[in-house]
Amino acid sequence: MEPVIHIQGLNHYFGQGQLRKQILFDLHARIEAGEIVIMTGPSGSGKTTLLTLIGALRSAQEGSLRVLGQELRHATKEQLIQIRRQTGYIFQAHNLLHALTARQNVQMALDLQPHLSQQEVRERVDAMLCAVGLGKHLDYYPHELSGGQKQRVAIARALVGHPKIVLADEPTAALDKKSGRDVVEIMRTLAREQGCTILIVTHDNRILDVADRIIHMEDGHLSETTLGISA
Ligand SMILES: Nc1ncnc2c1ncn2[C@@H]1O[C@H](COP(=O)(O)OP(=O)(O)OP(=O)(O)O)[C@@H](O)[C@H]1O
Repeated sequence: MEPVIHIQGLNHYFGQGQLRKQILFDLHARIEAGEIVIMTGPSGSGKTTLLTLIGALRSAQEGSLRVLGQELRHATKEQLIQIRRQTGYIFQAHNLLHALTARQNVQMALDLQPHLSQQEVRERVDAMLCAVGLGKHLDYYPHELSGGQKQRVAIARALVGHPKIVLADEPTAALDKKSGRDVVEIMRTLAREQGCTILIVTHDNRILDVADRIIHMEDGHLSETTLGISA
């Protein structure tokens, strides 16, 4: 079976002409359906660049990057949008809209799914917010929520559309130990229930054990570490 994410000989460059600089070097990786993979590595090593390439948020330049069976190099705009529709993104800055309640922020993620009735949307949003422990905070605005609660809204928003892939960039960076732990446990539980594949970039050693596998980026080179602990 084809892996959900299949990277072969991927290179990436920033800048033009004399300023052109190679950031990613001959990357190879396979991530299978349902796997939870953590990517570690020093600041500036290229982790976010790779995450945004996989998420179809920037164009693959050289080599092969197949996501959900679609080659992203030379992919059309429509093909990239199809990949984005099947991907949930969770970033360090939770990017919630301040003028909207928790419920409305999560609901936005379903606006792209016209086949759902208003009633179904409401039920799915509320169930997802309950699943992340925010059943009593449905109508709270972001400024009324703690950092951990805001991050949980962001997780609910990323997962409510039942994405096939979740990409998370430092999801626990702004959180204390307990909230960080809670957030990754929720991601893991929901991912297991929905069967989705998760790739988390983190510097947070406290959450490494949620991973099935750990990969390491160093100066644009990717390696498998021996720290992999089965969850
Ligand atoms: N848009 C850009 N234009 C030029 N260079 C960039 C751009 N984005 C990132 N870079 C450079 O690419 C390299 C990799 O950056 P990237 O953000 O992928 O690293 P990272 O491993 O995610 O770092 P961090 O852990 O600090 O987030 C860095 O040297 C960075 O300065």
